[in-house]
Amino acid sequence: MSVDLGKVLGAARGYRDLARAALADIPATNQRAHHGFAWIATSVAALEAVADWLAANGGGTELDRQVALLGFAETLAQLTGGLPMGQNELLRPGDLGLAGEARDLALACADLIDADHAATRTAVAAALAAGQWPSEGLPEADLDTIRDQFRRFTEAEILPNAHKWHLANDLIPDATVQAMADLGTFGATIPAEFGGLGLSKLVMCVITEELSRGWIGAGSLGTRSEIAGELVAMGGTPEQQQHWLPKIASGEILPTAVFTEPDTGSDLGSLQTRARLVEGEWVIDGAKTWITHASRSDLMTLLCRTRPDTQGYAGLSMLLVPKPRGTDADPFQAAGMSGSEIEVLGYRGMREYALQFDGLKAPGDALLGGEEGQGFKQLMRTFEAARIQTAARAVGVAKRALELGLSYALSRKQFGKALLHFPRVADKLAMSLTDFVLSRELTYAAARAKDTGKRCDIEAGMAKLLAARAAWANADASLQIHGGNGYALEYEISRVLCDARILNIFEGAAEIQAQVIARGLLEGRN
Ligand SMILES: Cc1cc2nc3c(=O)[nH]c(=O)nc-3n(C[C@H](O)[C@H](O)[C@H](O)COP(=O)(O)OP(=O)(O)OC[C@H]3O[C@@H](n4cnc5c(N)ncnc54)[C@H](O)[C@@H]3O)c2cc1C
Repeated sequence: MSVDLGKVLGAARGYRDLARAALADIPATNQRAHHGFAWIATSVAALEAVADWLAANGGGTELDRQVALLGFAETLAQLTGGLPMGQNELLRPGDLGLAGEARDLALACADLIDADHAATRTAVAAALAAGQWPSEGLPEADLDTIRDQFRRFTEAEILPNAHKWHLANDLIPDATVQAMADLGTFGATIPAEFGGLGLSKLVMCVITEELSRGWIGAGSLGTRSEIAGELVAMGGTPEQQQHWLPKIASGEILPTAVFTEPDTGSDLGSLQTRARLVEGEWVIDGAKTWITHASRSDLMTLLCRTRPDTQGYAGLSMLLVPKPRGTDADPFQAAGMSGSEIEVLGYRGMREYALQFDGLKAPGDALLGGEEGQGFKQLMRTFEAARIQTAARAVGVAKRALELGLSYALSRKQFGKALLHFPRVADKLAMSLTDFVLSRELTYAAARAKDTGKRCDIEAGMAKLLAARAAWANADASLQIHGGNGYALEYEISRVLCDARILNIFEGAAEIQAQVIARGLLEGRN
C-alpha cells in the first residue's frame, strides 16, 4: 500500500499544534490534558524520527517501509482514537476538547487509518521469522563497528550468564565489570583530556542498547558513571575534574547516585538529608533509599541540604563523597554509614540499598564546583543524558523481549503448527518490532540533539517516555506468547518482564517526564 507519509506527518504536526493551543484554556492542574499533550507531541516526534531514519537509509528496505507504515498507522489511530499514557489511561481527543479536530485528522489520513493492515503485519512477522531485521545502519562514522563490538561482547559474556546471575541475585562479577571497563564502557563520553574516549551520546546509546539487550543490569552498570561523569565534567572544579574523571573513565572507581529518600522521590527539591561543615570537613546526617550499587562502589554523588534554613531547591548541594568499596561480609565500612539491601523483582546485578548516615564524614573539598545551592540545577542538567541513557536501556530490553517471543513462537507448536502462524501471535511480534523501531529512532534523535550541546530535557523525556512504554509492552506481549512457560522463573522472559517494569519509574516516573515535556513545550522550547 502506498501512503504519502510526509503528508500524514504534516497532518499529525498540525494536530499537535492544535493540542498545544487548546491548553491555553486548560489549567496545568488538569494533568490528563497537559500530560496528554506531551504524549501527543512524543508520538509525533517518534514519527518524525522514523521518517528521518527512512530517509537516512535511502528510503529503507521493504521491511523498513512496512514497519514505518505500521508505526504511522497505529500512531495516527491512537492520536485520533485513544493514546495509551498508562495501562488504563487512554487519552481521548475529547480530553483536550479536540473531538472535532481529531475527526478532521482521521479524515485527512483515512487511507492509512481505515485500511486493514493485517497483510503488512503478517509480512513483517514472516520477515522476522526469516531472520530479517530493519535497518540499523547509522550515518555517523564508526558507530556500526562499535555496535558490533558490544554485540559480540554481549553474546559471549552477558547473554549466557544474565539469567543465572538474576536468579541467584548475584552482583555482576568483577571480571565482567573489568571487561566492560576495558571496552571503554565507563569512559565513552568522558572528554579525552580526562582519560575518556570523548565520544558522543549517540555512541553511549548504542553501547547501552546492546548491553541492555543482554541484561538490563549490564546496560545499567554505566549509568552511575555517566551521571557522575556528567556532574563532574559540567560542574566540577578543575581539581575535581582532574582527580575524578580519569578514575571514572577507566572504571577504577564505580560511582553510586544517592538522591532518593524514604519520603522524597519525584519531588527531590524537598529532600532532607543534611550536610554541615565542621572544622573543615562535611558531616552528613540523614536517610536515603533505593540506592543502586551502594555497597560495591567507591564514590557517592550525594544530593543533600547544606543550607538548613532553606526549603526547596535553593539549599541543595551535590557532594562527591568517597567511600570504601563494600564486600558481601561487610557491605558498608565507612564510619557513620550503614545500609540494608532492598529485595527487588528485577533490575539485579548491582543491588539496591536503604542507607543511613549518622555523622558520615566527607573531605572539605567534596562540594561539587565548590559552590553551595547548585546541586539541584547540576543534577537536572545531568538528567538529560541519564534519561537518554535510560531510554537506550529500554530499547535494548524491548528488543530482547521481541527476540525471545519470536524464538518461542517459532519453536512452540499448538494445533499442529508453530505459534507464529496464528495471526494474534504474528500481530504481537509485528507490533513489538514497530514499537522497538519507533522508540529506538526517537532515542537516537534525542541523543543527536544532546550532541549538539543544546538543552534537551524535552527530547530526553520523550525518548524515555516512549521507550519505557515499548519495553513494557514488548515484555508483556512476549510473555503472553510464552503462555504458562513465560510465568516460570526458569524462562528468560520472566526476568525481562520484571526488568522492563522499572523503566517507567526511575530516572523520573512517566508522569514526571510528561510534565517536563508539556511544560517545556508550552514555554516554547523545542
Ligand atoms: C530498582 C530501583 C533503582 C533505583 N535506583 C536509584 C538510585 O540509584 N539512586 C537514587 O537516588 N534513586 C534510585 N531509585 C529511586 C527512583 O528514582 C524513584 O523510585 C523515583 O524517582 C520515584 O520516586 P518514588 O519511588 O519516591 O515515587 P513517588 O515520588 O512517591 O511517586 C509514586 C508515583 O506517583 C506518581 N506521581 C508522583 N509525582 C507525580 C506528579 N507530580 N504527577 C503525577 N503523578 C505523580 C507516579 O506514578 C509515581 O510513580 C531507584 C528506584 C528503583 C525502584
